[in-house]
Amino acid sequence: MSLRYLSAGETHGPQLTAIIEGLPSNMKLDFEALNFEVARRQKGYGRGRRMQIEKDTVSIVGGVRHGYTTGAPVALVVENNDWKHWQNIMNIEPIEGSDEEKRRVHRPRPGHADLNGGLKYNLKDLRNVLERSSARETAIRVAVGAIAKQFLEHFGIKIAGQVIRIGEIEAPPHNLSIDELITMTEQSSVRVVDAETEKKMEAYIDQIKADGDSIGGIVECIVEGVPIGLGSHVQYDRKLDGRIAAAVMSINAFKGVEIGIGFEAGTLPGSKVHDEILYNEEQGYHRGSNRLGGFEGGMTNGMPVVVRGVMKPIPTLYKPLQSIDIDTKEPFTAQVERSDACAVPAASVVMEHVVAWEIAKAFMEKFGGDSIQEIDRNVKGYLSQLENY
Ligand SMILES: Cc1cc2nc3c(=O)[nH]c(=O)nc-3n(C[C@H](O)[C@H](O)[C@H](O)COP(=O)(O)O)c2cc1C
Ligand SMILES: C=C(O[C@@H]1CC(C(=O)O)=C[C@@H](OP(=O)(O)O)[C@H]1O)C(=O)O
Repeated sequence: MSLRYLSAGETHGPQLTAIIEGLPSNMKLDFEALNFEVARRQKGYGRGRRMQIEKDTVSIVGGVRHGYTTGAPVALVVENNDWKHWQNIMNIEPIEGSDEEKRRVHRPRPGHADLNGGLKYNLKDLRNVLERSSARETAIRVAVGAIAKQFLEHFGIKIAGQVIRIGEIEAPPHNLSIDELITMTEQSSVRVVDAETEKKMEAYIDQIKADGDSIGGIVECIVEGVPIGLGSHVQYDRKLDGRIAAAVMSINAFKGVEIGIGFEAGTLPGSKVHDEILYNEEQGYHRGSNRLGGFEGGMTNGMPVVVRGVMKPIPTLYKPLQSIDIDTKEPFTAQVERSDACAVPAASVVMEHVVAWEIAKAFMEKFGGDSIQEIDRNVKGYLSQLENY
C-alpha cells in the first residue's frame, strides 16, 4: 500500500486536520515525540506574535488504539488557539463599516498568494486565499512528517536539519555527527551549531525587522541510514530525488532545491563531482565521497541523503511595497497583516518533515506490508540480498 495524506484547515479557523492512509499496523506511536516535533517548528528567532499565542499539540482522532496503529487511516488534529480571536471575522458575513469588513483583504501583498488566488478563484476578499495559503498549514505537515520520522527511526534512519544561511550571514562548515547535529541545533535560536553565528544572525534579523523588512535563507537536511535502492530509475515519477525536490519546493516561500553539491555540479569537471565506488567486507559497496547527496538514477546509493532548500524573504512587509487596490484598481501600498520577519529556522524543521515523508513513502513502496512485522521481514530479506550480491 502506498502512503498518502491530505490536509485541511485555515490559519485562523478552529483547527488543522490531516488523514494519513497506508501506515502499517502495530507501529508504536510516541505521542511525546510528536508533540516535541510540532513544538520545534514554533521556535526560531524572527517569528511574529502568533507563535506566542499558539502552543501546538497533536491529537490523534483515528487509526490508533492503545498507542499502536491499527492499519486504519490515522487522523490528526492541531488546534488553532488564535481561532477565538478570529471567530467573528471568519464566521460573520461582514456589514459595511463593521470591524469584520475592515479586515477584508483587498490590497494584495506582492510575493504572497493573494492576487493569483483572488483572480483564479474569483474571490473578492483575499482573506479566503490567505487563510489557506498561510504557512500555518506546515504545522499539520510537520505532525504528518513526525509520524513518518518515527516509522523511519524503527528502521534506523535518522534525520537532522540545520540553517546554512540567513541573508548575508553564512554558518561555517563543521564535521559533527548526525546525533551531535540534532542535539546542537536544538539548543540554537536559529538552528546553527556555533554561538557566534547565532549571535550574528539574531542581530541581523533584529536589524531587518527594525527596517520593516524581511529576510530569507538556506536550510539543509541530512538523512542517514537510508538503504540502497529507494526510488527507481525506471519511470520519471518514481525518481526519489525528483519527489524530494518537489516536496521541498512545496514548502511555503521555497524557491530552489539542491541535492548534494547541487548547482556547483555545473561548475566542476566530472572527476571532481562523481563519487568513486569502493568495496570492503564490512561496509559492502560504498563511496569515497558524497558530492551527489546520496542519489544516482533517482535511487538512493546508501550514502547520506543531503538536500538544501532556499527560502525567499517573507512577503508581508511592515514597510509595504507598491500594490493595487482590487476595489478601485488604484495604486496603493500592500496590506499589512501580522507577520514574521524571518522564518528560516522554522522552515528547516518543516523541511526535515517533508523529506521524512517522501522517504517513508518510498520505503513503503519498496518494502510495503500491512503490519510493521511484515515490513521488518521484507527489509531483512532485501538486506541479505544486498550482502550476498
Ligand atoms: C514557517 C513559515 C512561516 C511563514 N510566515 C509568513 C508570514 O508571517 N508572513 C508572510 O507573509 N509569509 C510567511 N511565510 C511565507 C508565505 O506562506 C508564502 O510566501 C506564501 O504562502 C506564498 O507562497 P510561495 O512563497 O511559496 O509562492 C512563511 C513561510 C514559512 C515556511
Ligand atoms: C501561523 C503560522 O505562521 C503564519 C504564516 C503566515 C503566512 O502568511 O504564511 C503568516 C502569519 O500568520 P498570522 O498573521 O496569523 O500571524 C504567520 O504567523 C505558523 O507557522 O504556525
